[in-house]
Amino acid sequence: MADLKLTDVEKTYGGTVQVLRDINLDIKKGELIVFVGPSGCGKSTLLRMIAGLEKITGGTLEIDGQRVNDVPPAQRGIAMVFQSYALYPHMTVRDNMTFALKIAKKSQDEIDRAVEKAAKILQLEPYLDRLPKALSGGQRQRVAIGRSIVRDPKVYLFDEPLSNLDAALRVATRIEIAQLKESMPDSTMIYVTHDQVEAMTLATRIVVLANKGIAQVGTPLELYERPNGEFVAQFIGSPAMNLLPGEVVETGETTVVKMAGGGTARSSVPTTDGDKGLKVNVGVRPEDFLETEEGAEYIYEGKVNITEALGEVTLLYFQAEKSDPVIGKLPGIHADLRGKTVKLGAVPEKVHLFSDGVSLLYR
Ligand SMILES: Nc1ncnc2c1ncn2[C@@H]1O[C@H](COP(=O)(O)OP(=O)(O)OP(=O)(O)O)[C@@H](O)[C@H]1O
Repeated sequence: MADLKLTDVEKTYGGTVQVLRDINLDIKKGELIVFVGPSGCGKSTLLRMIAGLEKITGGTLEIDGQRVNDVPPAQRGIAMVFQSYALYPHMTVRDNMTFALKIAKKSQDEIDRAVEKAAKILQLEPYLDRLPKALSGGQRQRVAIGRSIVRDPKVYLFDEPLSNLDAALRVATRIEIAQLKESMPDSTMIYVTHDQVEAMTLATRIVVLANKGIAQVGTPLELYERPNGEFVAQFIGSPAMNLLPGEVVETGETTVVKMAGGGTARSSVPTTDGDKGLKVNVGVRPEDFLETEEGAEYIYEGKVNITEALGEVTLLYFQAEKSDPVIGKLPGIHADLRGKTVKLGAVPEKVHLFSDGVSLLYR
């Protein structure tokens, strides 16, 4: 299994349309890297460049220290699993899985062993003689994954492999992929998804792509707890982090911010004397808001416009004049808060500070 290194990688279509630039990334053997980002940010393009299906127009891609920019896809030792399973409809599961090995003129013995191993990992043993049309969507996706496992690739690439599955099957197949990764701890995997939960649960590290480049790379919890700017702060986590304007009035280990809307925020993000008067956005995740007692200090005060009781939590949508609504997420059922004015606070450790879009932790 392999290390991957991308250095100053860029992609320009037709010589003029640049879609990616300055992509620098070190992927270690055994990692499961997830690419996330808004639609059109270049996730699939980057994956396809790694696979060799798309030309790299600048920079270098190395696999195990070897430059592979001009190496054809079949010789890169990479297997790609697509969202459309692309199985051959007239071939059995076994034949679908062994097709590439037959083309590569592997011995029957080798082919049998590879299929046996993949079928076992993916629990496909009962289905080996069936045609794809006699399988469920989740089983077909497992066959598509099996087809890559038998080739014993250096790197697995997954392009939204679960997006065609219904909600329950997505969860089940997500857990299978996590188990698959555990059963092959040395395999390197890169995974593109739109799904926050997939990214948070599967990734060893998440790469957030935006504005043609990498916004931040980190473990799921690093991105959740220490986003480097407002973009990542609002992209990771759902509903998105609230951003509320204010001005720094006290600096030090704890920073005190006077909120434009009237409250006071305390943050454990440290500041220095020079920061006094700094205009900031105070960031609080919906789940980090706490309802405050009457008379106590609060960060935000607003009238609850809509409540959504999800069972274990209630989402509170506050009226906001111009911006997106401020959202709170309180444990339990609080339908009674609709139409009421509520004051919310948060512990200083959960209060983020941004200036000009950048986290004060990363200045
Ligand atoms: N052949 C092409 N010529 C010109 N531009 C292209 C071409 N293929 C893709 N693009 C552009 O490159 C950008 C990145 O596309 P890509 O499919 O990689 O995005 P993505 O992040 O995977 O999007 P999504 O999340 O919607 O699947 C898009 O703006 C797209 O319009």
